[in-house]
Amino acid sequence: MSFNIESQISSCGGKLLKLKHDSKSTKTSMDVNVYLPRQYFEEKAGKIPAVYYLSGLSCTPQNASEKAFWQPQADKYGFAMVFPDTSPRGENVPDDPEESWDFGLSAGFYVDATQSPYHKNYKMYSYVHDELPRELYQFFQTSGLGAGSTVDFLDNVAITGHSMGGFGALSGYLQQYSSPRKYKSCSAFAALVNPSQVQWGKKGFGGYLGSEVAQWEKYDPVNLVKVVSNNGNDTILIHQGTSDPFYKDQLKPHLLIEAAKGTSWEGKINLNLVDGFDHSYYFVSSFVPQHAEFHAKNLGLI
Ligand SMILES: N[C@@H](CCC(=O)N[C@@H](CS)C(=O)NCC(=O)O)C(=O)O
Repeated sequence: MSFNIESQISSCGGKLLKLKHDSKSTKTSMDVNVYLPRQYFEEKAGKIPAVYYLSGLSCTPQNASEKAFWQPQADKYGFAMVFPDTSPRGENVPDDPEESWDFGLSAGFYVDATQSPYHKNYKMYSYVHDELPRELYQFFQTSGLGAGSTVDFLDNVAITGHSMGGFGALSGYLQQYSSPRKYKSCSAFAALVNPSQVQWGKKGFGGYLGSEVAQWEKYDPVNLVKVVSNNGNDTILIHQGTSDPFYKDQLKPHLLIEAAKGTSWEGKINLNLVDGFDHSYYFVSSFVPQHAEFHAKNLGLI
């Protein structure tokens, strides 16, 4: 399976590639954007790490590519960015029967659905954490782009995300924390930390995973911090705007801090409440530089 390069856009010192490919996991054509930093086009830049950014409800790969301002940071430190889509799409892909924006299309919740009719296409966990990185790695081995550098899409990688994507990042990072460990670091913006307990998550998990609580818990970060041991000095970086309309009802980042108490994650989750910031990309882009520096350190770039 390979990628079609739909467009290559010069952005900052590198290039944003808009790619399309057929996914085995979702059985659909998937869009994904990849930013290759300036280092990729310089000779002998070696192996460039990658940061995966998972977007929130209602988003496509375009939102963050256009409004998060990751590109200057990727150029500063020398990492690639991957912006996957938020759900499968296409004529035969089932949507929310009510066509609301918090379930179905643009709202795949980064889980592998088990419930009909969603189980055929909504396999976003396998897609994002397994299929996509493998496919990108293979494609860029022989793409002929760049000046001899390679991107390490598989091993030297970090993950971040916004809102539903913040949940997806925390959940994937913690589920893949050991044997073998996948991500070197994780951060999140306005993350949905306890989907099992809030309306967005109950609707998403119920629709994709059914009513069995154990199926929800294996994805829920509040449960995962209790069962996954922090085996070193790893920290998780989170920013949350206090003027975010979803902060108190859906996101509730304090629940993650409380859940971590008495576990190996206590004191390791660096939650920053930032006054006056809302849920938008004005908020995300304001703190991308801090998240970029955090990941650059963990990826061995500084
Ligand atoms: N007003 C938003 C409500 C949903 C929302 O705020 N979505 C967040 C993620 S949870 C977002 O990033 N929206 C897209 C954007 O701001 O570009 C919309 O309908 O797009």
